[in-house]
Amino acid sequence: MKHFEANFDGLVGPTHNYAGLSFGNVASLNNAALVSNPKAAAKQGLQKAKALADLGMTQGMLAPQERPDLNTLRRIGFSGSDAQVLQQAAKTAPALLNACCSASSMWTANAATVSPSADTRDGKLHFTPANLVDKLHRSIEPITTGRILTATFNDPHYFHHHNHLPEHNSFGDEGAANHTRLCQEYGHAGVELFVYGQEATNPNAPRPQKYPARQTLEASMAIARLHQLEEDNCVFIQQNPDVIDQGVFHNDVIAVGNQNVLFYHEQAFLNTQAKLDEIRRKLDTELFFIEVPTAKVAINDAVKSYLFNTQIITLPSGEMAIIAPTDCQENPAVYAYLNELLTLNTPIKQVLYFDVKQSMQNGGGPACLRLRVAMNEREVAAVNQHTLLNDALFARLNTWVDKHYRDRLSTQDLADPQLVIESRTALDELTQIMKLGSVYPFQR
Ligand SMILES: NCCC[C@H](NC(=O)CCC(=O)O)C(=O)O
Repeated sequence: MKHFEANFDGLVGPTHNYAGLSFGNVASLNNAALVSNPKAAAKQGLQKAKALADLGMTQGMLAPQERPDLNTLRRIGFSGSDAQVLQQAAKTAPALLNACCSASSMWTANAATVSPSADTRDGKLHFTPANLVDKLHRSIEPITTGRILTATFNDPHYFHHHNHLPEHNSFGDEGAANHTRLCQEYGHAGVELFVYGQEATNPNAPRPQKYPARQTLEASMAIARLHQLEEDNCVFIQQNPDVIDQGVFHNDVIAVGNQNVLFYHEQAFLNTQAKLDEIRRKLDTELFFIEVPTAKVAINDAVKSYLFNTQIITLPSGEMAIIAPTDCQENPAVYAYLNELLTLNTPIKQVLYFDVKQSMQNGGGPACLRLRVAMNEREVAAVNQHTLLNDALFARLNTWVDKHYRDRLSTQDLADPQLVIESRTALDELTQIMKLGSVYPFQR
């Protein structure tokens, strides 16, 4: 049977904006209050996804969330009509209104952790939505994320959906952004790497001093248990707390893996050599550990360019390609490194650059925009086919974006009651295009 790694990209929602909501994420803070372009953001994401589909990759799309999140605003005491709720929140608690308006579900690397059926004891594909408790604006995502994932991977014979972990800092979970899988072939059992920022229940363990560590070891271990993984197929690695303090808020800002390749920065992890040895012991295949030294790429350049927030994909030819943001071309040290990488004897043979600047300005690169789901052909056939990107869906979604999205949005605009109507009209139509059923609070 054939096996693939599919990418499910988050469709950017109609409220994409720059509110500076993510302490510890340098781009989000630096670009706070910039005027965004939701239409361009959605189209940049669609272009990138379509390019992968055109390369022969299996590519899906995940629907965005309902924002402004009026349910949450009402839950915290704002009342009256929708317009009154927005008006009161804008006047008395603008930061809370901003948190309820983010299009942050577009970064589907944080939607969930996924374990392919080749790794799990029951032979099903497992999904656990991330609770994202570290950030208020993201902590309101997991319930709807679970509904969207269930509507997308909608056959219980193949797909096992879990609830998100308990909503407490001890279980801070940011999904696949802190999870990589190494394997020989996608359909063979692999080693799942869980990278965590801190041990919540051990006060003596190392942790960052300045910025939050969003993922805990306790959360990663809970996911491994839920997903029925064997101990021999898991490696738990601590992220270097010093790089978290330099803006590396997720592991996918400093490392990325694909099949037998792990591409990472010299300073990415703690106890690097011991952990690489553990991977070698647990995965009996030729492995390429591509370590980028600080002397060639400083942490600051990695964070600015998102060199590691790239996708490494295996093309149908068997060669690997890197999908990078154009920001990597604009950074001389990073561009030089990527050109050099192609001359090294690794499976990576080409680099393709994409403009995803609307997302980058909020700290989300190509890898943040996608959730990886390794599947066999039967599982691909069991996916809701209306979520898989082909020429027809691409054309339809572009027309849909043109019809419903604004090309300018400031944080002041978030209190505009018209934005609620626009967003709901768009999403209602989208659930019909993608045959998702009633996944949004306003539809239930
Ligand atoms: N994987 C990339 C995630 C980026 C995301 N940024 C944000 O939510 C920024 C939103 C804002 O500032 O408006 C985050 O930090 O979780």
